[in-house]
Amino acid sequence: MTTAPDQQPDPTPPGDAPVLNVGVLGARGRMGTEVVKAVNDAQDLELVAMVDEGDWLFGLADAGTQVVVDFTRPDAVMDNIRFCIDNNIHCVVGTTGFDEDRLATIAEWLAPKPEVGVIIAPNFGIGALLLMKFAQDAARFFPSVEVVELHHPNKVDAPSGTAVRTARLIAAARRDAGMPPAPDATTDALPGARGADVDGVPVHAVRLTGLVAHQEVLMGAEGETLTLRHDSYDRASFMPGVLLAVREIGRRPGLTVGIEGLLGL
Ligand SMILES: NC(=O)C1=CN([C@@H]2O[C@H](COP(=O)(O)OP(=O)(O)OC[C@H]3O[C@@H](n4cnc5c(N)ncnc54)[C@H](O)[C@@H]3O)[C@@H](O)[C@H]2O)C=CC1
Ligand SMILES: O=C(O)C1=N[C@H](C(=O)O)C[C@H](O)C1
Repeated sequence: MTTAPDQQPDPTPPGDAPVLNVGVLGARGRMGTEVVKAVNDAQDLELVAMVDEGDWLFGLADAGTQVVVDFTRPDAVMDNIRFCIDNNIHCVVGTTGFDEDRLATIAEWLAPKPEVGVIIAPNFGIGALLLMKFAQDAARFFPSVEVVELHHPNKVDAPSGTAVRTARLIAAARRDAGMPPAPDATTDALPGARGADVDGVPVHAVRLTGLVAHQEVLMGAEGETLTLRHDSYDRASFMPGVLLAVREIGRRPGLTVGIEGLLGL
């Protein structure tokens, strides 16, 4: 059985066991700051490089970085991943903005480097991952389904990477079950009123001061609804998943999307 990472004791290296050298990209950002703290607090990890916009990427290689954690921006992350792969550095990526084309490009970059790992996860929060799984399981029982994601107003992308992945997983489950499109009689709507269409699933994005990261999946059948909701109130909620990926990536060369497999989900 796989135990949730926040229930596991933080492994302390016995005696002189080597620590893992970690570099953080986007180190001055909201998530980067939290990762720096989490790595500094972990006895088996050594923070060797903090890099942000305008800094020299070679600082990562020069510092002997073995694993990079990237929380930057969708428009910057591909160059960062390319650099890491070229320099034989494993890369744990939380930055959003990945589509099939981007994933295929990364797989091509990795082909001549079979020992290097890249983990790309739209969400490292255990509760958020469970919500995605529950939504996938429930999707085939409800004719109607919509996703609402709610975030802080400084977020640059919409809908969130998590919401896009959730909608795609739900859509795949519905397809596998042979379900027809959700009923919707709308013929007259203001642009955006019905949300973004992600594989046939409407996804609505809310930006509100006071929020961090939240998601609801609403499902409806005749006479009943089911609402699944997850709330990240603090960015610390993502850290057990990030640290798990950092510790595991050396054993997972190639491209991994999502950390569900690392958790046995
Ligand atoms: N996978 C997950 O669990 C989570 C993912 N995210 C995603 O992480 C990303 C970052 O989110 P936040 O930390 O809130 O954003 P932020 O804007 O606070 O931080 C981004 C940081 O990256 C830096 N940066 C920009 N371009 C760079 C470059 N080329 N090289 C190095 N640093 C660069 C910025 O200066 C900034 O300090 C977003 O895509 C967000 O959606 C956020 C929370 C959780
Ligand atoms: O920008 C954020 O804050 C978050 N981004 C990720 C996403 O887009 O899914 C993960 C989480 O929702 C927080």
